[in-house]
Amino acid sequence: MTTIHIDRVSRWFGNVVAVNDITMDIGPGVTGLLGPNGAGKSTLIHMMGGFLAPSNGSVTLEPSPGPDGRPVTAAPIWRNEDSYRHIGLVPEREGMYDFLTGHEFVLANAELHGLPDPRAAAAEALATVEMEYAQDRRISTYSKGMRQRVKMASALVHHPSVLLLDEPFNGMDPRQRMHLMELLRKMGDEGRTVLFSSHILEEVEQLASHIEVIVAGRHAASGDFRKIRRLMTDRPHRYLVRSSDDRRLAAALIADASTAGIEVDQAEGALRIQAVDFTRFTTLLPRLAREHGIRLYTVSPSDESLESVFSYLVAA
Ligand SMILES: Nc1ncnc2c1ncn2[C@@H]1O[C@H](COP(=O)(O)OP(=O)(O)OP(=O)(O)O)[C@@H](O)[C@H]1O
Repeated sequence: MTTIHIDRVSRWFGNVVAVNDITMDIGPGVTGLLGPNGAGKSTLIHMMGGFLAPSNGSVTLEPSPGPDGRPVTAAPIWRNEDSYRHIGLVPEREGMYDFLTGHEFVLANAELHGLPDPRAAAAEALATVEMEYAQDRRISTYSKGMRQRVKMASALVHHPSVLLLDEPFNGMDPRQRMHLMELLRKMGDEGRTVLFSSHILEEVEQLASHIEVIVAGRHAASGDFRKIRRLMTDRPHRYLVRSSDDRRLAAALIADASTAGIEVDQAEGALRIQAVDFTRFTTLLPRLAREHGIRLYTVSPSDESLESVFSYLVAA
């Protein structure tokens, strides 16, 4: 059982602050690192994997207590050869040694780790990701999903207790996605520390027992998917509504506490409504329209972009 401690970590590249003062612990089980594009997920994962040094703060790895039960002190990951034995990293980038076969690629990593029987380890890892059938083909002939699985085999070859995956489901077909989900779930159940990044809430919900949200380099929220969902649905929602009598509808809506503000948009010929109680508002609107004999022509959310949902979480 291994835990990664991220303590007040920042990383900047010139003027760009990619990760800004983040503190979190990643323990055993499956954790989802959720955030929009450019949030700093890759940068954080590279620091956890020992590929990148933090500009500030520390990233340390705390392995489980030894057989004698004595706690082991957490050690920094950066430039600590010992920590690499515990970590497997599946990067997002596609650049691989395309002229190698899948088998050669995984074997090379087994040899780099100095494993006693690299061939057996490579064969086992390739079997885990169901890639034996194509292991002797060059990587240049692989599909995106196959490349992903070979990267995964290479990261698993030394049986790490921590597995870090950067956007692992990108480019996978539904079957490959299901297979990878099963595999990661199994590893989490075995007590390994599995962290994967994604910008898709549904993907994270399906798999992660714990979610960490980062936005614009900052830690925005953490909890199980129910908590993250609640935070997202409880935020103020904006709607664009067109009806047969906008002004009368506006007057009826504003009398209810679930409506925080209404603007009559003359140019659009519509109402712009800000609702604070999402559940109540969505039942109130059709009821009021019915009671007042008003017909609803359009009801559409106007701020459902992922960016706006995430920005709300940061501001909260
Ligand atoms: N090597 C680098 N040099 C300069 N800027 C960088 C570098 N790496 C990352 N950045 C910047 O840091 C910010 C965070 O990038 P990062 O790739 O970590 O985000 P991300 O959440 O993984 O996004 P994506 O899903 O799009 O990869 C971005 O503004 C990015 O342009």
